[in-house]
Amino acid sequence: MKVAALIVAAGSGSRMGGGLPKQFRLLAGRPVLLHTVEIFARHPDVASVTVVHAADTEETTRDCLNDIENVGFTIGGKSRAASVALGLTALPSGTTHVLIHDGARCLTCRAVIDGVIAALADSDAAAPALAVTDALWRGEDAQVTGMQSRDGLFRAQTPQGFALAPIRAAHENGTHEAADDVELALGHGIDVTITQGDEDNIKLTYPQDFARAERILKEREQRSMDIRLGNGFDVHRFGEGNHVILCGVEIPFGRGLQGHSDADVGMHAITDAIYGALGQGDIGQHFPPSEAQWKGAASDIFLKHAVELAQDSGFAIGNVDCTLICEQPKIGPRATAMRAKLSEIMGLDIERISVKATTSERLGFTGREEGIAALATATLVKS
Ligand SMILES: Nc1ccn([C@@H]2O[C@H](COP(=O)(O)OP(=O)(O)OP(=O)(O)O)[C@@H](O)[C@H]2O)c(=O)n1
Ligand SMILES: C[C@](O)(CO)[C@H](O)COP(=O)(O)O
Repeated sequence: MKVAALIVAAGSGSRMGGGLPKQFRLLAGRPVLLHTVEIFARHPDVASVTVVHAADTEETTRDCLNDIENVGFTIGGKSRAASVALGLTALPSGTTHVLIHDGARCLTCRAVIDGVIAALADSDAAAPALAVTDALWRGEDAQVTGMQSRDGLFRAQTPQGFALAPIRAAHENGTHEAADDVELALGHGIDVTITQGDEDNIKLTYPQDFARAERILKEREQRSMDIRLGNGFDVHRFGEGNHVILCGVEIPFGRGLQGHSDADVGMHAITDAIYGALGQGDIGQHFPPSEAQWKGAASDIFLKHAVELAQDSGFAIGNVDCTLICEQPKIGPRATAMRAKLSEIMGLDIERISVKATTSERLGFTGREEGIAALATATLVKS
């Protein structure tokens, strides 16, 4: 499937009023059309973006999309349907499917687009909508004149997705007065699957819609600023042995660290920092020492589990920082190898991983070389 996005932005915004067409006005400091196009340009399954503009707004359209690479441009027509029909003839060759979207719907989201693309695997047409939930009246002269059943009624949104050949044929044979592309598809005998719409996927139509859109963007920004911080601390005592394992790296040493698992004190502290940031307890809770199966276990099992839990909860790991506290062995020469090992286990860029060490100036149990302590910090960012 090679999916193209076709963004129609050739309207004059007569209901919005006030001069500059709505798609070029600023929303949160950036042109509406830029918000819209960015969503599709960043979508990994969208191979190309083509924007349909009015004959006299080509320069304005190109200017406001200056920062986005590989956008195609073409001239639209007198109605929305005419603009779509012209746009459909300007898509890159090889396109098999098209998502037709209003330039004025600048708040659509990944989930809505994903829903349409997924439905296109089994259907020639799919479009998002929301069921009507309010009671519906008929009215005249500010008087209610009757009721209208809301059963089976939906509010149509975009992007509306189609296999390219059938929707092209529908446009070639259809009317330029159609409200949307679903209407044309139905008229051409194409079955259309309804996918999940989104309340925030509004079309800027009237002046008050701008204030609503600003509120939605602000809420999204606040949600995306969800950053969590966690810490972890662990200690293991020295016992018999000929090596220690620290942050996944085996270091030959005159003694070993004792523990139920492989006693990797650094990796345990990092794992607990991630659990802590998630508010999900600690290693002991997820891998009880009372369970024989974890005896001698390599600690990367614990770390991988914490990383997966973070991902499943919608968080990406921002960075981790681990400090090992010991007189010996010397950590400095092995810190890069430890970071590389952690990077491999966590699937995290090495630049986001820090391992460092300190002595405790020969004070306390670490100073007396009775064991090694580690503390760690992790940040998680809502993704
Ligand atoms: N000849 C047209 C008319 C509309 N559109 C686009 O179709 C989308 C949905 O249309 P609508 O909200 O009706 O936009 P306008 O036609 O600009 O608004 P109005 O009807 O208030 O004039 C908009 O992104 C608009 O730019 C288009 O590409 N070509
Ligand atoms: C395509 C559309 O956005 C679906 O809801 C809508 O029909 C276009 O809006 P218009 O105001 O009718 O041009």
